Amino acid sequence: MLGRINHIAIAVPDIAAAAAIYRETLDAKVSEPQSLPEHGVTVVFVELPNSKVELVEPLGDASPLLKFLAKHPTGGMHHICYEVEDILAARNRLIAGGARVLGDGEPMIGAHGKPVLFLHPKDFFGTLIELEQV
Ligand SMILES: CC[C@@H](C(=O)O)C(=O)SCCNC(=O)CCNC(=O)[C@H](O)C(C)(C)COP(=O)(O)OP(=O)(O)OC[C@H]1O[C@@H](n2cnc3c(N)ncnc32)[C@H](O)[C@@H]1OP(=O)(O)O
Ligand SMILES: [Co+2]
Repeated sequence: MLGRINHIAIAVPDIAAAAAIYRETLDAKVSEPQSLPEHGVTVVFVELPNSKVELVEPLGDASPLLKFLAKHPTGGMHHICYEVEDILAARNRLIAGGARVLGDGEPMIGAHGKPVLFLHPKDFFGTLIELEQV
């Protein structure tokens, strides 16, 4: 089922400050901010030779990141995104296996314009998993 790691996401309270640290202190190539109101976040991507880091900041007062940042005010590892070839087949197999698919179970379009789904952290050792169809 699982392909490459598409990205590792870090929730941050201030995406401009986080992007500046990655650019200046880590000499990294960082994309421009992308606001995704339907996800309640603003993101930038740190380009790496073998994957990406997604720096993600809350957008709006219903953002799913607000409670996370209330618990981790300076930020923290938020989710890991695995690539899958067929997100609906993956979803159906996961549900059949008893895993909780978050939201209404239908894929949303993510930051890369591809369908994404999220799996409950409690079913995967305290790790929020995102699946992205590539
Ligand atoms: C840019 C678009 C897209 C992309 O293309 O890359 C994105 O990445 S969007 C990223 C933001 N979107 C999401 O995170 C959507 C999925 N998340 C959710 O549905 C919720 O955040 C959640 C995971 C269901 C948590 O909901 P919440 O309301 O925060 O409930 P709790 O605070 O009660 O959490 C329940 C339980 O889970 C623990 N938790 C919460 N978030 C995480 C996390 N990121 N990693 C690990 N564990 C997490 C939380 O601590 C609670 O545990 P207990 O306290 O032990 O009960
Ligand atoms: Co993500």
